Amino acid sequence: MIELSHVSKRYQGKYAVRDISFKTEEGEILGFLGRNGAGKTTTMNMITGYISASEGTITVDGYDVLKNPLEVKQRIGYLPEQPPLYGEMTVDEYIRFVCDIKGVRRDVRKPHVEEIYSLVKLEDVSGRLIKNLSKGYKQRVGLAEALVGNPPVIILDEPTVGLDPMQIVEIRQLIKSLGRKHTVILSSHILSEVADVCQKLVIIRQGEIVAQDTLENLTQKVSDVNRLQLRIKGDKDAVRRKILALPGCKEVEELGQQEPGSCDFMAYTDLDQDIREPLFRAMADMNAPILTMRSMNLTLEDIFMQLTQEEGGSL
Ligand SMILES: Nc1ncnc2c1ncn2[C@@H]1O[C@H](COP(=O)(O)OP(=O)(O)OP(=O)(O)O)[C@@H](O)[C@H]1O
Repeated sequence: MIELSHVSKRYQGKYAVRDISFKTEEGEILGFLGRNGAGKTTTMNMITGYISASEGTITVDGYDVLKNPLEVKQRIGYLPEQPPLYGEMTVDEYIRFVCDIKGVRRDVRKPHVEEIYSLVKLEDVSGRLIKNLSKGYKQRVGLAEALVGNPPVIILDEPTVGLDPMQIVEIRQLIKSLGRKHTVILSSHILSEVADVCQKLVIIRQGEIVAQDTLENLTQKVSDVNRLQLRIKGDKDAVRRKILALPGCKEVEELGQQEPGSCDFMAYTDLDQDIREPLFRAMADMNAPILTMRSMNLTLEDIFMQLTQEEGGSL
């Protein structure tokens, strides 16, 4: 649906974005994740055609952003980081204005706007001046604007910045529901947001992509072992030896005693080995009850920290 191929943007000879390529499939929610200044807004602005790329090509639904700007703009609804709203207009007046400039047919306008209002929950404030709305409601007006004309692609640049926790939950819920009908690109520096909402991640550092994959695959790639945290009752040396003898187990670390008569361990296994069932049987054989068994996969936060450090690596 959206495809970037070797795209760069230079300002005064300095790269803001360098040689990035990625694509999204129809109906996918893609998270574009990076720290402040990483190049997220620059990339969003190039996809929407607001600024041009210095090198590379961008297509939306097969149309080149530079060669077919009108076709591309017709297919994209964009919510910039700071939506440029007219504060002196009421919500209704503003959305009517947006319908005019997007050329929404008058005979379908009423049900279309009603549907959008109900989706973004704007019904109660439709007659109010935009300048008097809270930040959360202004954000909804921006989203409503992006949805006018029902574009297949929705681009959201840091859509939850400045919202309170309740509003954040609501906007995320809304973004998830958009994913059913639209292809969505969501830029964010908030890890939990991207993990919660997106199926695929592109992580950018200093203008360059350092990883792109599903969350599941990224987690697997960063970690070269599986970790299993255990609390087991019984003789700690015998238990440790027994776990270590299981096929695929590489190392067993003792973490000390947290409960009387038991010992905590961290077992490290090969990535493709799941030792939970054999472990259960082995411990049952030696009458050593397992009190706790927990897979300790890396969190997205761990991955993000590893990948976005200035000297960090790439995947
Ligand atoms: N018009 C411009 N002229 C010169 N440099 C620019 C311009 N726009 C962006 N940059 C630089 O490009 C880099 C990427 O900026 P960009 O705004 O895309 O980052 P971002 O990831 O969106 O960050 P933030 O979350 O803070 O908005 C930054 O170093 C920024 O200073």
